Amino acid sequence: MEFAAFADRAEAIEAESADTAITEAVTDLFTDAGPDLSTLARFVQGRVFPAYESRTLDIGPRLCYEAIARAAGQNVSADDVEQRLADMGEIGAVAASYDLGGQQGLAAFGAGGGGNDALTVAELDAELRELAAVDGSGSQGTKVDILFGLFSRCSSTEAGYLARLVLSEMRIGVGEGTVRDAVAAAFDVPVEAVERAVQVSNDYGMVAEVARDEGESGLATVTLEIGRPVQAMLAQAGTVAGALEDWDRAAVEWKYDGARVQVHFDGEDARLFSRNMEEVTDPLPEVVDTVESALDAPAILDGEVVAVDTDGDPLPFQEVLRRFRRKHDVAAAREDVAVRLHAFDCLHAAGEDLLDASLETRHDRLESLFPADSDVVSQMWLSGDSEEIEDLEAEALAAGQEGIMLKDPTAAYSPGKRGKHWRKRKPDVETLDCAVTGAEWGEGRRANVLGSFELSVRTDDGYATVGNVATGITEEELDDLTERFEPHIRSEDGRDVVLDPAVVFEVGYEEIQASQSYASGYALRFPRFLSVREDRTPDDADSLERVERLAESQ
Ligand SMILES: Nc1ncnc2c1ncn2[C@@H]1O[C@H](COP(=O)(O)OP(=O)(O)OP(=O)(O)O)[C@@H](O)[C@H]1O
Repeated sequence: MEFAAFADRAEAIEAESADTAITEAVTDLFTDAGPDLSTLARFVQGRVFPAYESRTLDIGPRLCYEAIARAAGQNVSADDVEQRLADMGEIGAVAASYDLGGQQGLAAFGAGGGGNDALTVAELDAELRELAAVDGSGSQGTKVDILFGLFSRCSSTEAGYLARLVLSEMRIGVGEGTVRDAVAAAFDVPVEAVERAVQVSNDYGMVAEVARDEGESGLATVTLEIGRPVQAMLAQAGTVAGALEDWDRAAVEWKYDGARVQVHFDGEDARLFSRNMEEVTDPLPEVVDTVESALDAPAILDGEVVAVDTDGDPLPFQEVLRRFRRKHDVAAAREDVAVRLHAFDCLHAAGEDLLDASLETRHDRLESLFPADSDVVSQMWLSGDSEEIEDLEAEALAAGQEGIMLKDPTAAYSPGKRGKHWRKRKPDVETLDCAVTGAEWGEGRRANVLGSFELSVRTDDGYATVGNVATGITEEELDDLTERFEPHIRSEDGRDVVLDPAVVFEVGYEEIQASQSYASGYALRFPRFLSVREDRTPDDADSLERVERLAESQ
């Protein structure tokens, strides 16, 4: 296909606003694509390379302005192009606004073998790949030369889409969903089959070709490939209560404060990829060593790399990112900040793709890959007990981690999805300062110690209860608090104690719910004691109004 034909199709697609019309136009493009199908499936999304490749053209805007300026003629400078961009607001429109000479441009320049040298999609793709491969000193100049050669052969419509393509600003309204639906429609295969093949391969171009040439059965044979990174499965924010409502048991793991890494081991060598699929093998030699010395069969693992200090305690995640970006003097960087891998998932083991297996199965496989005494595999607890999960969260926070992950143990691995099967629970951003207006004596051995405290917020004429807190207080703290509250006991009835408001607790919680159980009309779900606000009196406690606002904003 000539690039001019693609540019016309892109223009027509861009002019459509209805999703169905856009999908139909892309479907037609794919049906007519012939040998250019895989390239067009990428171009239409503004991509030159498949999504799994971190390779880029590495063309900055300035370089593109220079190429356009040169193609536009002697009187135009890169500054002029930039100025026009400031006026027009979009590089495609700017490139299209110059007379770049179209096909005659290059002929006049003496190249291209004559006046009828239409740029084809295949040729453009090949030239852009060549451009991406240019390296070393003088590479910027060579890139401008190649790009200038391409612009010189463009009509104004072509120039607009070329500029948008090379600067990754295609934006004609075609996203991954459109391409998926169009591939399915063009080659009469189920959308789900296309989706699955894309999930494992991360390559729309290849999937489109397989759909066309081999149909549904061909798509089913697309598998994970060692060395071709998969999009990471992502998490939503969630609560313990919500997870236990949806699943019988939750798989609980520490949420490590580091950076995501995907490990690809081919049986001999390990390669590492970051969350955006960039290769980070060289900057992380100790992770490579860990994997290569432990594994003996091909595998794809998902995990988090954390930076640790000399005691093995975690350092802020910025330290890991610094290691990820380090290209030179890795050995020196390694001495400053060590990194460790916590592997938490296994996508492939010894020839078997595990994406469709349950998390529980995948985690078992993961554990079986490493020696029993290895601490690489992140521990996973299965629990249906909210208190047990809260204790795990407290342990994770005490160990300097970010919180916990709650995962559906029965769920498959869904690449690129931010679904409900993985939920992250970080410590509460909001806390409440509550006046303590009551308490309860403990039982048995702790009958003389207060064990639970009634929390209240301020109202116009006093205080209204919002819950009781017992979690998060150590026995030692309870002894101190009992001593502190005794002078404020107003009355007692069995184990129940009414306190004059004198002390303010800072508490965390998962959620505020409307509730008839408490005088405020609200209840804190899973309240946790954080500290005594020594700097506040009950008059400074949070108000019912704030609770109402927080409840609304959840
Ligand atoms: N045990 C774990 N399981 C899964 N992800 C984990 C785990 N420990 C740490 N993580 C990190 O937590 C992230 C989960 O949250 P999410 O999918 O929303 O990613 P994110 O957008 O990078 O969010 P965040 O900024 O909260 O890390 C993962 O991407 C991963 O980097």
